[in-house]
Amino acid sequence: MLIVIVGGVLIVYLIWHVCEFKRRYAALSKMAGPSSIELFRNILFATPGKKWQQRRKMLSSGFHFNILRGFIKTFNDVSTLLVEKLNTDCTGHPINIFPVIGEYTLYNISETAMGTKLTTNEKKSQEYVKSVFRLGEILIDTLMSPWLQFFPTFVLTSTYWKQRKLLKTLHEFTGDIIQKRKKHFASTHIINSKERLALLDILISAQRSMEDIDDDGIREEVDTFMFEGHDTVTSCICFTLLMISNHAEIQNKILEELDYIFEKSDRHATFQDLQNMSYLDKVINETLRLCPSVTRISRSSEEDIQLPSGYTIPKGCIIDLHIYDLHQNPKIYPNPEKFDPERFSHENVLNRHPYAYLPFSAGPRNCIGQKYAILEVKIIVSSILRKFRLQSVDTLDNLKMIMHLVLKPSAGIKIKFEKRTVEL
Ligand code: HEM
Repeated sequence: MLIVIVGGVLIVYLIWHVCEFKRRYAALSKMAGPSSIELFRNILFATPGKKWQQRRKMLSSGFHFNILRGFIKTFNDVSTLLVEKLNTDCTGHPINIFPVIGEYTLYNISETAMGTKLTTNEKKSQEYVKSVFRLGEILIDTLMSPWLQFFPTFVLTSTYWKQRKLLKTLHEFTGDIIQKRKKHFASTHIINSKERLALLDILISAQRSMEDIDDDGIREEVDTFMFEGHDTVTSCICFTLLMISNHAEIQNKILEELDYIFEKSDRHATFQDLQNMSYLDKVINETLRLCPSVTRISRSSEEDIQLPSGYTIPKGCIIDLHIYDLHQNPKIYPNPEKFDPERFSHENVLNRHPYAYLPFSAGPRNCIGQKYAILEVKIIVSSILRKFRLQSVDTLDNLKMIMHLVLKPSAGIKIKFEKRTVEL
């Protein structure tokens, strides 16, 4: 009898202990913010089914042709600042272009996603820039370290406290911007406004038309853009500049195209100019084949999938799709290591399976920002090439790639910029 009573008390105590632990754990998590992995799980590219469908529909209007056209001015202005920086700080000696390009793509995404210029020297902006960079690094540390994915062990590390501080900076900054933008548009129907719209404004507008998104939801999506639309584009621009610096003939052909379009003037690029950069387009495509910013994507099977080969992928299986390896398949791309923009001639593209080239993925969950990305990459790369000739320092063979959010070489990419003397 005594054993039964003691056993019963022990079981009740254990249940109470587990419940209390769960309660404290939830309270602590809320206070501290989620682990980096949970943080990223809440945003569009990692959200499951129904919530994703609703958010994707809402965000699609932000990437409408007319909205994208409005971003061209920002891309041009930021590129002008970048060229000025290269002009004063970076000519004559090799520099690692990753941090430089990364800073300016962040300016672009901040202005187009949040309607906020980070180019100012304001302390808050600078702190925000640092927090975005540092949180990206913490996410990678987390992916590589199982103990950082489990809250009770994560909370014991210094990474937890650093992340907590960084998230506070990030959330205060974006929260403040969201409130300011909401006030600014309080009495107008922003979608009909003549003002240039940021992606954030589309979300505020959706909220006002009673769509199911609260302030936290808006902040989650703004965070998505800040992370998805920054590192990916930086990697693409840096590898494009690398490949151009390594291939003098290809560089000459791009310069010919740009000099023809701009007649060697200083004017900003228009939407039509960007459409006319057909050779640069092929060079960017070939760069994204050899060096895709996103090297692999994952899906989970919701049902058994019968493959034509006879294999069955069981329900609940995680399927990794290796974009990098697909793009190196010699059956699709003979001599795959060769950099050859002509693989993207109209004729060659027509003769290839549409799923043989997937830098932006495919299907309903493909990259929502791909048109945005190509416009931005073209404006930055063409602005640089109109002013500088690129001299090869690093080559693809001597770079050691690392596991990061996107494809990245461990020691960055070094290039030498030589001022062009354009004859009029
Ligand atoms: C060269 C630049 C870029 C590359 C290579 C790229 C690549 C990708 C890929 C491969 C995916 C699919 C991930 C998956 O299937 O799991 C994706 C998704 C996504 N991308 Fe991009 N991206 C780029 C630029 C951008 C930009 C500039 C933005 C926003 C301004 C953006 C926003 C997104 C979003 C929101 C998703 C999630 C879409 C969804 O789940 O519905 N991306 N991107």
